[in-house]
Amino acid sequence: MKLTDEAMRNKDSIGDQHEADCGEAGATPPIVVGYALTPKKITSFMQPKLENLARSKGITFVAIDQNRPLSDQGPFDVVMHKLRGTEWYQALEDFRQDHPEVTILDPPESIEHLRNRESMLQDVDDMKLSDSCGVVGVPRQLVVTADDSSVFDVVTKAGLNLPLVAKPLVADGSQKFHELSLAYDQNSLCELEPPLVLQEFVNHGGILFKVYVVGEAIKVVRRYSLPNVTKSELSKISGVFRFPRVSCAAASAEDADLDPEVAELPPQPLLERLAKELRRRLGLQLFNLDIIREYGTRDRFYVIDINYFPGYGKMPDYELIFTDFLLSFRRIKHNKFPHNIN
Ligand SMILES: Nc1ncnc2c1ncn2[C@@H]1O[C@H](COP(=O)(O)OP(=O)(O)OP(=O)(O)O)[C@@H](O)[C@H]1O
Ligand SMILES: O=P(O)(O)O[C@H]1[C@H](O)[C@@H](O)[C@H](OP(=O)(O)O)[C@@H](OP(=O)(O)O)[C@H]1O
Ligand SMILES: [Mg+2]
Ligand SMILES: [Mg+2]
Repeated sequence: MKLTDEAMRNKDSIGDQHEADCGEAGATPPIVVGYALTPKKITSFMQPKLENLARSKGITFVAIDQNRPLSDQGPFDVVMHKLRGTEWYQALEDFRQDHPEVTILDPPESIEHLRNRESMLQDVDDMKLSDSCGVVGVPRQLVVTADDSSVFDVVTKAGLNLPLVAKPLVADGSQKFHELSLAYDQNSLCELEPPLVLQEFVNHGGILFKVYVVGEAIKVVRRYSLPNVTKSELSKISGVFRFPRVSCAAASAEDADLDPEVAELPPQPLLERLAKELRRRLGLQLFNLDIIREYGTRDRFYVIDINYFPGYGKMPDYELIFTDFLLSFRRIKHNKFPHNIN
C-alpha cells in the first residue's frame, strides 16, 4: 500500500512526537486514531483528561478533515466516527478498500441497523437470552406507517396494552427523533404522527440501567427514568403526553436513596452475555443500551433502546476504558510504523 506524500510527512511527525512524549525511541509503536465526530460529541468526548492519558500511552488523536480525502490524512490505525450521510459513508468505504489494515469503528451498515427502532431491537428479541441470572427481552411493539389507515385499528388488532410509548421510527440523531410521548388511551392515538414505533410501557420503578459497551469492556450506571403508571392513573388519564429526555440527563441516580429492589443492578454475568452477543450480532464495538427491570420482579429485564457511540463522556472511567480499548488495535509488526510501505 502506497502512502501519499502528505500522509508520509504526517507519519514522520507523529512518530517524532511519540518519541518525544515517551522518551524511548520506537519502544512501542504509536497508535493514531482519526476521529470524525459532531462538534457536540467532540466537546463531550475529547476531554483533556482523555487526551493526556492517551498521549501517555502512545495514542494520538487526529481530527479528520471531511473536506480532504481520508487517504491524505493520518496515516491512521483506527478511524472512529459518528457522522452520517451518503458522502461520508462513501468516503469511508473508499478508504476501507484502499486501507483494509485500518480499523473502522464501526462499519456504517452496522450503525445504520440501529437507525430504525424496529431493527434496533430485533437482535435482542432473536437472542431469547434466558439463564439462571434472568430473562432479557424487548417490550411488545409495532410499527405504524403513514399507510396505516387507523392507528387505533392497528393497535387493537395487535392487542398491545396501554399505556404505549410512541417513538419516532427512524433515529437520525436529530432532536426530533428523541421526541417521545406516552399514550394513555387508544382514542388519542390518532394524534400521533407516523412513522413511529408504539411500544408497551413497562413499569420499572423509575430507574433504568445504561450499559456502556466499549469492545469487551462494559460499564453499567443507574439513571432516572419515567415513574410507574398505576392502574388507577391509567383509568383516569387520557391523552398523549410528550416527555423529556429524562434518562439522558448527566445527573446519575447513583447516590440517590432508592428502593433497593429497584436499584439493584442487573447481574453482571447476564449483562456480559448480552453485550457480547449483541456485539457479535450487531457487528458493533461502541454502543450503549438502556435496560429496565420489570417492577415487582427480580430477574425480568427489557432492552428498550440501543445507541451508537453514546455519550461516553458520562461513563465513569471512560478515559481508561477507551484508551485500553484503542491500544488493543496496536498492530504487532516488525517496522516502527503502523503501515507497511512497499
Ligand atoms: N417501553 C418502555 N417502558 C418504560 N419506559 C420506557 C420505555 N421506552 C422508553 N422508556 C423511557 O423513555 C426514555 C426514552 O426512551 P428511549 O431510550 O427509547 O429514547 P431515546 O430518545 O432513544 O433515548 P436516548 O437519549 O437514550 O437515545 C427511556 O430512557 C425510558 O425512561
Ligand atoms: O443524539 P444521538 O446521535 O441519538 O445520540 C445520543 C444517544 O442517543 C444518547 O443515548 C446519548 O446519551 P446517553 O449516553 O446518556 O445514552 C447522547 O449522548 P450525549 O447527549 O452525551 O451526546 C447522544 O449520544
Ligand atoms: Mg434511551
Ligand atoms: Mg436512543
